Amino acid sequence: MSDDSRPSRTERGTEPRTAAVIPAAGRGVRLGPGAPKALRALNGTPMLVHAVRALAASRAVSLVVVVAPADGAAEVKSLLDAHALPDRTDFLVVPGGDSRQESVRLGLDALPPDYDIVLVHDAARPLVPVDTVDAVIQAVRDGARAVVPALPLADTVKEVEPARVSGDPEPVLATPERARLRAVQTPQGFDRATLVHAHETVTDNVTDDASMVEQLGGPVVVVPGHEEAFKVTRPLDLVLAEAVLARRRLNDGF
Ligand SMILES: Nc1ccn([C@@H]2O[C@H](COP(=O)(O)OP(=O)(O)OP(=O)(O)O)[C@@H](O)[C@H]2O)c(=O)n1
Ligand SMILES: C[C@](O)(CO)[C@H](O)COP(=O)(O)O
Repeated sequence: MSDDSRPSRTERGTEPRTAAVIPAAGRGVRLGPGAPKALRALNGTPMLVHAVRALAASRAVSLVVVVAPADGAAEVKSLLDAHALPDRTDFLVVPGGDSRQESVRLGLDALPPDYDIVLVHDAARPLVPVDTVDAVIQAVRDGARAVVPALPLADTVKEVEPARVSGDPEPVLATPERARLRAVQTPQGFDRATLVHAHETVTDNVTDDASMVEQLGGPVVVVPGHEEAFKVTRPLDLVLAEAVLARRRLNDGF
C-alpha cells in the first residue's frame, strides 16, 4: 500500500495512463514555400493527420494533444474533426510557440492531471510504426524515466569548426567512433514528472526533449527506432514518405 493507505496503481493492477504531445507548430522552412509543414499533404492527407493516427494506433495512448501553428488552432481542430480517428482516443488542440521547445511546453501545460506517461512526437515524423510507439511506452512502464528511439548511423560523422561564411571549407576537429553514435527519433517517452521538471528548469535551446533530462543528470535510455520514423525535413523526404505509403498500400492489398 502507498503512504496514504490508498492502493497504488500497481496494487490495483491498472496501467499508468499515457498521453502524446505532438508539436506541429513549425513552418517547415527547409521544405520550401507553402503551408505550415504539418498541414501539407502526403498522399492527399495532411501530414499531421498521419502523425496523430500513428500515435492513436497504440491502444495505450488515450489522449493526443496537438500543438498547432499559433494562428491555426481552429483550422487544425476542424481538420482533426473531419478525419476518422479512433473513438477510444481523446484530442486537444492548443496553439504553439516560437520554438519546438516552447510548443512542447505549451502542450504539457494543457495535459489533464491523470496522465503519468507522456510521449512527445514530431508531426514531422508522420509514418512512425505503432510497434515503435509501443516499445517506447513499454520501456517507460518498465521504469525508465526518459526513453528515445534511435538508429545506428549509416554515414561516418565528422566534428568540424563551422565556417563563418557559408560554403567555405570547414576544418575537421574529430571523427567520433560511429559504433557509439545513434540518430535519435520520436516519440520520446517520459515519466511525466521528469519531463515537466526538465521543461521548467532547462532554459538553453535544445533540439530534443531527452537532452533536457540529460542536462539535469537524469538517465535516458535508447530503444531501437525504425527507418520509417524518419523526419520529413527537406523536399526529398516527401518523395520517400509517399513511397513508404505506396509500399504500405501494396502490402495491405489495396
Ligand atoms: N515553433 C515550433 C517549431 C517546430 N515545431 C514542431 O517540431 C517538430 C520538429 O521540427 P522541425 O522538423 O524542425 O519542423 P519545422 O520547425 O517546421 O522545420 P524548419 O526548421 O524547416 O522550419 C515539427 O513537428 C514542428 O511542427 C513546433 O511545434 N513549434
Ligand atoms: C526531436 C528530433 O526529431 C529528434 O531527432 C529533432 O531533434 C528535431 O529537430 P528539428 O531541427 O527541430 O527538426
